[in-house]
Amino acid sequence: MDISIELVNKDATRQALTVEQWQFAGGEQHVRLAGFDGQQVQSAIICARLQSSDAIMQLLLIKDALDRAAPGIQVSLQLPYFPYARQDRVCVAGEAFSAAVMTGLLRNAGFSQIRCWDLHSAVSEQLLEAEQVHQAQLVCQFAQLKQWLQTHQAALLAPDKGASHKIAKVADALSAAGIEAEVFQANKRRDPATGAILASELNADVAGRSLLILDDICDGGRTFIELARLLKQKGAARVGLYVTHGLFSRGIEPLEGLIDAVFTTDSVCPLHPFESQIVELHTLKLFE
Ligand SMILES: O=P(O)(O)OC[C@H]1O[C@H](OP(=O)(O)OP(=O)(O)O)[C@H](O)[C@@H]1O
Repeated sequence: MDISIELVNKDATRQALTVEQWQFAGGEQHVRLAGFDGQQVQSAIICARLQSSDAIMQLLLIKDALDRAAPGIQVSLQLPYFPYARQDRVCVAGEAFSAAVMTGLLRNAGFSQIRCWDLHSAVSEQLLEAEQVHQAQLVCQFAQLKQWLQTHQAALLAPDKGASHKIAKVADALSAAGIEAEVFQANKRRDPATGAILASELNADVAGRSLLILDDICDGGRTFIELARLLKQKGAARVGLYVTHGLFSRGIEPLEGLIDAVFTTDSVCPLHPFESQIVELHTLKLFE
């Protein structure tokens, strides 16, 4: 289970809480707090990597079990990856506003505090009212990434307008750390009816340059494959990719030959198990 719990006792000592978890034959989730003495406990910190609907349900059940066993307990939630954040608007009539549904579930659960990393957009930021570790803070902690930027004198590249305001902050934070990087912005052209990506566009001369694309999430990778292909066509010497949340739902192979180095964090997975002879992969480990 990708959920861990630390208890803070009334005497200020801390301990890990074991949760027994299983699934009923019909698929429903079950949790039980093992050897939990609610009398001794003041607060709890839950760390959750939520990628599946089962994990979301487990988290809600654990919160309920804590509240019942220790009425009044303060439970804070470390939630590096906020699921469903990308569905932050109704693009086509008839769709759900999934980020609002997810936010409603978490807010109703009554956590005393929620802390996320690099939220997808201002919509989830406003709905969730969570504390946030911003992309610029994460990038500035990433020694291998900073070294790559310096070694190759790379520029930063936003894949779309949505990513560009974050990247301006990354550039400022890097500059404060003594690393100067130029910033470029590309555009994602989408099919207005389906939202599917048709092409990436970039109005800049990048021949011979090294570029680091930065974004919050890599899922199937389409955004970055299209953009990296365009960069290589325009004569870029080297392309790196930083994403805070490395879902990599199609693995890392589709990036081979287009992206030279990938930088990500452990927000959704402790260490990405992908084998690649071609793509360098660096993971910033912060979660454990
Ligand atoms: O790896 P991929 O499958 O290409 O997905 C990754 C992209 O998806 C998200 O944005 P999204 O496309 O949801 O667009 P938005 O910025 O318009 O919300 C994310 O910010 C990446 O840009």
